Amino acid sequence: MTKLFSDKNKKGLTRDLIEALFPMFEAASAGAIAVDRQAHITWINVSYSHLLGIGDPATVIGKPVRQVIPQTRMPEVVETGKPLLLDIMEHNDQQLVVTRLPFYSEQGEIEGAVAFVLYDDLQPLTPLVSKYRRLHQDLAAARKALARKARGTRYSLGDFVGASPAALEVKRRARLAAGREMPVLLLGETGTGKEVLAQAIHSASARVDKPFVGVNVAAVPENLLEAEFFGVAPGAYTGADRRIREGKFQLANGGTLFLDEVGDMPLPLQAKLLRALQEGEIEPLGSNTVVSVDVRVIAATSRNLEVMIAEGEFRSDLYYRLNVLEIPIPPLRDRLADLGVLCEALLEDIRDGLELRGEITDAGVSALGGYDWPGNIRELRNVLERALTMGEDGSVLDADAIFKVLPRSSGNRPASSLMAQPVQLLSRTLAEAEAQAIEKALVASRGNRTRAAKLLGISRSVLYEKLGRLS
Ligand SMILES: Nc1ncnc2c1ncn2[C@@H]1O[C@H](COP(=O)(O)OP(=O)(O)OP(=O)(O)O)[C@@H](O)[C@H]1O
Repeated sequence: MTKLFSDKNKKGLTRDLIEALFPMFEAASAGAIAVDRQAHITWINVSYSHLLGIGDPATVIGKPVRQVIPQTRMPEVVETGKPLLLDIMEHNDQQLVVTRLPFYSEQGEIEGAVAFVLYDDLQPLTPLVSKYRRLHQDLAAARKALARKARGTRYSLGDFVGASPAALEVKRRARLAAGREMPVLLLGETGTGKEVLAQAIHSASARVDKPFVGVNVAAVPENLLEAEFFGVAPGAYTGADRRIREGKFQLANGGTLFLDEVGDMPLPLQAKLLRALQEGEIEPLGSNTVVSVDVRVIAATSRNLEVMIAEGEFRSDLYYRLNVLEIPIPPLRDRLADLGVLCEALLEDIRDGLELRGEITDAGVSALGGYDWPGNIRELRNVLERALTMGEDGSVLDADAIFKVLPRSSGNRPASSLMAQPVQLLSRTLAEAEAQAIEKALVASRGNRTRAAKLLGISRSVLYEKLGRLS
């Protein structure tokens, strides 16, 4: 075959040859069509016309083939001169297996192409077709994931799950924010989806092809924050480091900078951030020159900035600069109506990594509604994950399975005694104990992570590292 279609043998596929083979192909196929060099239809048989839902074949003669069969690749065949021997083409919800061949003049010039529908009933090919569909879906998903990874985001607005009026209002504001360039301030307790939303706004904005750079202010040691934000000029410290180290502002240039836990920013840095936002210029550490940056800022905090302003811990001018569009994200306890859809979405995600059915009964969802969720959706995910891995058959979560893993602080039925729980790896038990201790500290501090870290006797950055592993 390859030789027949090689450049040297172009003449082998002349109009004469095609014409000689044509009656046989036409009789064996479910439809046939021919186009000229410009991919305009020159001939179509009655069976193909029927298949396409065309009453009179004469009405399509002379029309560009794409106008009649939008998914066809015949223009590509006349353009490249290469046959497409086997292809599955979608047309009006039908899948047709087609073959397309170019044909040449005696002088070796492309004259046009013919196509035959080999099968219009894919029943006998079901295994092949479902494999093709799966591969097609996998490819589309992989492409989407790659595109998101390239721009630094994983989430779009569809990933912010919720249909309650409160969740819909959040999405409405997020869409508004995506359409404008203004700074946005996301307010919400830990685990309510501030990062999900920040990424979603970026993904839906005009900056989508530019970087999304996130920095968690609370997780960076105070003495490194300035360098982290504004970068370091060559040799700024000891002279040993001769390279420029770019800060988050430079990395986010043209795109979006997400300032998570902006309420944890020390006052001197607040002044520098304000200047950067006002002037659109930054000064890398140890440099005397300013660099222009074009960055859209989305800030987030779980703290009450107005109280912080009153106590002199946050600059009011920076607050007004950041808070042009405010999006309060309600805690999960205030939108329990979303528990069902959230469980479905989270279980689907968890299931991906495990060989489990991973479903929850209505009674299971009701059991979740009795808890006050200080760790919000992050905690909900952890509870579902724990319930699934601890469940007897590991697949369907009913009320009992939920009660077994809900933390005691909620005033629910107490979790079953340790003795009733199966023996598991020590590392897993320790990790669960750690997760519970963190949750408890977050409950006690009502989500204030600086206080939670103090209660746990660890630094804020260590707490963030652990929370990152939990999410
Ligand atoms: N509305 C939502 N729909 C689906 N998943 C969500 C939603 N909100 C949060 N999540 C999930 O919960 C986890 C925590 O979300 P995220 O990190 O965005 O919260 P956060 O408010 O930024 O938390 P923190 O303040 O602790 O950084 C993630 O796994 C995220 O996928």
